Amino acid sequence: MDVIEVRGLRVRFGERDAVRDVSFTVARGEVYALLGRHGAGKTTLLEAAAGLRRPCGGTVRVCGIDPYERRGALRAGTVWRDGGLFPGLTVAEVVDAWRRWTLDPLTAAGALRLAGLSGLEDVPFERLTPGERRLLDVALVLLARSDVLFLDEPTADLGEASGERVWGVLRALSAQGVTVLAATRAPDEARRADRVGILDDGRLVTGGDQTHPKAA
Ligand SMILES: Nc1ncnc2c1ncn2[C@@H]1O[C@H](COP(=O)(O)OP(=O)(O)OP(=O)(O)O)[C@@H](O)[C@H]1O
Repeated sequence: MDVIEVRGLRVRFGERDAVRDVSFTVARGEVYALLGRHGAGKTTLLEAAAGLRRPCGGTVRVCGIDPYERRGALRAGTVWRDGGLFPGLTVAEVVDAWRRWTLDPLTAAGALRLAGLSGLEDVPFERLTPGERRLLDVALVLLARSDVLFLDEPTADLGEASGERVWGVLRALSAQGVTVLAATRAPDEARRADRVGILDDGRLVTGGDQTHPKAA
């Protein structure tokens, strides 16, 4: 089953189309990477797919729902390159605070386990590595039982070991049925995905509508 369906998507800023006639689908549990250079339109496309930006043409469906019109009906979460900053709080305090305003949250231990952060509950946010901070953002998204993740450059600014760790978590989540759409500028990072769509000047030049392995 396709969880993310993007058809003929266009997003415009003023006179300029940042995303032009983009179509692709992502199956349940699949990891799809949007690869493109600076300014290719990756973030804009992610924002539209996550329902944070209204398209000027085409359609987006996530689990059959228009994410812009009915964002609250979806269990989908976004992780941005500039993630949360939680100075003065431990990992457990950040997660507990987040749980308080999340409807029907996972347990703190469950979200931390899924994000690969078990055992770090008492560590102050300032002492986390950059990779652990990224994973804490993932844990906060997972608290809401999200099974669709949108990530913008998940390993940007991370060292190789931290990048490995983040992708280990993403692959483990995918194996449990979580669908992942990740934007990246790095071909090496894109290769970790099940499928890659190459975005150039707003157009998907490869990786658009086609049969994908998990749907076959
Ligand atoms: N809010 C905005 N207003 C006007 N133009 C914008 C806005 N956001 C993005 N753009 C333009 O849209 C195009 C695509 O930008 P976008 O940020 O989506 O690219 P990107 O592939 O994510 O780039 P990067 O790798 O640098 O993050 C660029 O030309 C950018 O300047």
